[in-house]
Amino acid sequence: MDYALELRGISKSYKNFKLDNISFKVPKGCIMGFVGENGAGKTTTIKTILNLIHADKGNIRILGMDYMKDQLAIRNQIGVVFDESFFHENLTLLDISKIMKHIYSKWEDETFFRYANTFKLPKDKIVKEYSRGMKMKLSIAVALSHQAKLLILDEATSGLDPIVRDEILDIFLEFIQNEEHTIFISSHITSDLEKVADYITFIHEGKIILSESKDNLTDNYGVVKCKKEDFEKLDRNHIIGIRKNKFGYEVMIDNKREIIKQMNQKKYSNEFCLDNTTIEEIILFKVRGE
Ligand SMILES: Nc1ncnc2c1ncn2[C@@H]1O[C@H](COP(=O)(O)OP(=O)(O)OP(=O)(O)O)[C@@H](O)[C@H]1O
Repeated sequence: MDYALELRGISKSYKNFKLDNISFKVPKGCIMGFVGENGAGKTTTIKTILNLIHADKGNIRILGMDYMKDQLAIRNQIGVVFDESFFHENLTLLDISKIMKHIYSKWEDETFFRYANTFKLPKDKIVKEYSRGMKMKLSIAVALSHQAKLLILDEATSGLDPIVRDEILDIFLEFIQNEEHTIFISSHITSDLEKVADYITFIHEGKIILSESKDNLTDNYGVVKCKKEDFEKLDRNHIIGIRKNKFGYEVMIDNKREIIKQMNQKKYSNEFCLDNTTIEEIILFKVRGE
């Protein structure tokens, strides 16, 4: 398989935080959602990928290249969006397009103004007069207008209303119709990622807890609700997390097909039930389940 992004054994220590031996791969042609709670290490990971901070250990390949050797080629081929705007407050769309022409070798005015039009960005206003959502859309328009192959977005949809978020997610889906295109997007909003991501990587306290295809997660993970005697029959190796309540046990398992087979073979009592789950629930069980 071809990978757009590969992180191997990345570590970075701050006084009260450590990015701890992070490894994962983003296959070409897909969207990977990067999820984690506040302070989990998402931005630190992304800044390390972009060479904005230096890892203490490990190595990173972007589109098969190494930042140390191919900095310019990488810069030209990735589009980056952070959750805050980096454009000077007094610039208009026209000023920005003139500047970008000098920064990116494959800058496309036509694409930029087409996105600006789609996003209803005003031509006559300066960035200072933009709302937060407009600034975010401006960053996304720039990221999409220089033939980037890889988009890296840090909380790019978080401050936006549901309608605008949906509009942007559709644009991301359109972008990856080209199989050379890849998106790596961090977000708190797991429902957004549920909608568009092909892979989910979950970071918790600086460590990667899970990095899997979304299909794998939805096919294999489920929540069992049962009493103690049925709980005792579950395979411990496939229990991800447990919650006890006054009715019995809620158990996140990762062997859904096996459980369905066992249910058909009447291994469990009538009170035993198995529900589908969401990415958010998997994460909550991993972090907060017993
Ligand atoms: N320059 C720095 N010096 C010291 N500590 C830092 C620095 N940058 C980040 N940290 C710490 O590293 C940890 C991870 O921060 P990071 O911004 O990567 O988290 P995050 O997952 O992006 O969080 P959020 O979702 O809130 O943006 C935090 O505890 C933060 O305080």
